[in-house]
Order: sequence, then C-alpha cells, then structure tokens
Amino acid sequence: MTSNTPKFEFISQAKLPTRYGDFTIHGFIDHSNGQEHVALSYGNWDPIATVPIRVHSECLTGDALFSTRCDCGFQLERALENIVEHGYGVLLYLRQEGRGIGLLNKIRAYNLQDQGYDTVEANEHLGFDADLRDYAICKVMLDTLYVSNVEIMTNNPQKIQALTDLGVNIISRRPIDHGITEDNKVYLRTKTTKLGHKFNPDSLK
Ligand SMILES: Nc1nc2c(ncn2[C@@H]2O[C@H](COP(=O)(O)OP(=O)(O)OP(=O)(O)O)[C@@H](O)[C@H]2O)c(=O)[nH]1
Ligand SMILES: [Zn+2]
Repeated sequence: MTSNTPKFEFISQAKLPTRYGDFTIHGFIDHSNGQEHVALSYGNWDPIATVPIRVHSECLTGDALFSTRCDCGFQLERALENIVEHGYGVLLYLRQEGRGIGLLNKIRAYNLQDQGYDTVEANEHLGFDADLRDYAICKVMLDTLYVSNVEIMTNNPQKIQALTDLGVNIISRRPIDHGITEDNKVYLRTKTTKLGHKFNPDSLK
C-alpha cells in the first residue's frame, strides 16, 4: 500500500441472482489488512431517498452452516426479504467474523460458553474486548452506491452510534428481532443486558 492508495477501494461488481431476488454484488478491499467485503444492492433509488440497509457482520456458523446458536442467519434472510419487499435496499456484508476476533477464536469462545461463560466473559477470558468491530468501510460502500440517507435494520445501538460517528445519515431504525430459538435465548439475553441490544424482554423469556 503506497501513500496514494486509498485505504478502502471498490474493485468490481456483478449480477447476483439469489433465492430472494436479483441483487448486484459489489466487492471492496480494505488495503490496511487485505480484508475483502461485499455489498449487495437491490433495485434503484434516488440519491436523496431513504434506503433500507442491513450492516451484517460475518458469521460462518449462522449465515452458512444453519447454526441456531445465534440469530445471524435468520437476520440475514429477513434483511434480504425486507429489501426485496421494499423494492430497493442494500446489505453490507462485513467480514468481521466473531465480532472481529475471527472464526477460530469464536470457536474458542463457543467452547468457553459450553463451559458456562457468557459471550462477553468468553471474549474477555481470551484477552479480547467484547466487540472489536470497525465499521469505517461502510461509509465508503454507501457513498459508492449513492446512498446518503438510511433506514438501518438492527437491534444494536452501538452499531448506530459507530455509523453516525462516521457520517452516515441514519433517518430511522427498523428492529430485526427474528430468529429467537431455545438455543440462543441466553446469548440474546446477554446481548441485551451487557451489550445494550434492543430486544423485547418478553420474547426472550
Ligand atoms: N466473539 C463472539 N462472536 C459472536 C458470538 N456469537 C456471534 N458472534 C458474532 O457476532 C457477530 C454478529 O453480532 P451480533 O451481536 O449478533 O449482532 P449485531 O450485528 O451487533 O447487531 P444486530 O444488527 O442487531 O444484528 C457476527 O460476527 C458473529 O460471528 C459469540 O458468542 N462470540
Ligand atoms: Zn451468528
């Protein structure tokens, strides 16, 4: 990376038909660490429109391997459905597995959770903060796609704060509390009490 190379760069885009609808996939690179991230866009919008977006952090186990230990796969599906139902929207898929600690450390953290630690304690026991994610590339992705105003699908106020600090204009929040299972209730309760996520407590009883 030379001093003139931008930290984040758009590389290419292509059609991506999916089970939910016909999206376009846009590939980006973070030159500071070589990480590759993607955005999926659906439909067309005016640059001043409020565009529904989901900022989704990679979860191999939930997104691709059908795990019910977390709610990620359910949220991913619901976000794509919501976007198609709305007629346009964007999914930013960030490759920050395990809230930024990586896949193998997430498996270590799951191992500790199998022994009784909660999701935050497990991270701390491994020497990590509870959440190491960085959302900086989101602003570049949204600018590249001519998205200036967003409705964000999330239950996580910290994500909203981080995006706001980056200059993303968040007009509204749409809750995305789908995918509560007997396997993930305790995890979701911990996210509510320790990480500030907004879940209806009745749904987690
Ligand atoms: N370290 C760690 N990461 C986890 C664990 N369970 C899920 N993850 C990761 O957490 C990330 C998703 O974060 P969540 O806290 O579920 O949700 P969020 O993206 O902050 O908030 P929402 O927008 O409301 O979904 C993904 O990268 C998952 O791989 C866990 O027990 N430990
Ligand atoms: Zn997950």
